Amino acid sequence: MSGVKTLGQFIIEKQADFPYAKGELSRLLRDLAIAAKIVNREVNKAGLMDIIGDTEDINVQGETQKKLDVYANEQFISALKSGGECCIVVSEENDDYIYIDSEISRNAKYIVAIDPLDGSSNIDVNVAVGTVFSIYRRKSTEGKATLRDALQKGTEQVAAGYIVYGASTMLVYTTGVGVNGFTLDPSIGEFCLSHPQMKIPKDGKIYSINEGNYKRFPEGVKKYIKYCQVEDDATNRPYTSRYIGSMVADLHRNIIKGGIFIYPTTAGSPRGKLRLVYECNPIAFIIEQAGGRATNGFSRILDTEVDSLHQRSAIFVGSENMVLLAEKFMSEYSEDIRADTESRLENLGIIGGID
Ligand SMILES: O=P(O)(O)OC[C@H]1O[C@](O)(COP(=O)(O)O)[C@@H](O)[C@@H]1O
Ligand SMILES: [Mg+2]
Ligand SMILES: [Mg+2]
Repeated sequence: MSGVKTLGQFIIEKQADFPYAKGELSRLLRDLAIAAKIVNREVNKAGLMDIIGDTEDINVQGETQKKLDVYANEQFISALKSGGECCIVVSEENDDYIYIDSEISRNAKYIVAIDPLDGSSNIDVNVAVGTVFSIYRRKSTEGKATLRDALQKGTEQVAAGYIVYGASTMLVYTTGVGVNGFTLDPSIGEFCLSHPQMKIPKDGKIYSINEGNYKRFPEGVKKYIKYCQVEDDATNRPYTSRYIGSMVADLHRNIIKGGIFIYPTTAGSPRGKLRLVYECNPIAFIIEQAGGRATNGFSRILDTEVDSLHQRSAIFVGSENMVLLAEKFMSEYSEDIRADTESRLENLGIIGGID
């Protein structure tokens, strides 16, 4: 096992890159890793535990909460509360933000936004699921941290990461200086550096989208899918379609192999399905740090104004050249869609908020 570098060792080592660091972010990342190990333990034996299936509760997204959604949410929130480095938690599973009003936390510097269990529809069928997290520094300097502190643009993130609970469990994160991946070694209970300086290939031949929604996709997306399916050796087509249905797992594959993941707007969801604050922004930060691209089909995800905790966004993310081409199709074919979407939102009196 010589030469193994654990996540803890790596974080401390990298802390030296930030001369003014006092270790708060390092400890916060440690707390997230601890919760990930606890969730991993339950995911691994889910079939044997009363952790499969639905609860009776519906979350703010209108989705039935899975037992593992709730369990993972509790584990991450309690690890953040006891760690003391975070004053606000925004979670997919909680309607409102959680202000941690404890002695050790109320003056903490950081805000954490989290999707505690990503890929919920795959929990009961033993397919890879994940966790996504995003970390911001609070902006307000006096009194209690506020909603404003939680509604920062993706460009303000100081760190972001995901955990994929798959054949092996990996934690992948960035603090804005590249992306590194760690594999959990259950025999020592440590995340160990296995994928240093991850880089997504500029090009790939995997496209990842739920084609079951084809009829409801914007014209630009339909055209791009057709482009991917054309027989043409010179351009390495047809591409391969891969869709796990857990965003984290689909993205992890694409970071390693190259590819594009698209969850666009659809006729029924004019703002898309995935959530900006704890899904799209952290993933966009990681992908950009790995040399890829992340947009909503028109503009950079990280520049998107954030005006509500559970705001949704379309996402086109992955290998730079593939996303650029998809955007080209979107701009060529989507003027009418955009005009239609915006006028329908105006009619519904919904500009900016969640739909
Ligand atoms: O079933 P669909 O509509 O293709 O949606 C799948 C997408 O929804 C998600 O499951 C949404 O995330 P949650 O499971 O965290 O709600 C993504 O992981 C996945 O990419
Ligand atoms: Mg999710
Ligand atoms: Mg989730």
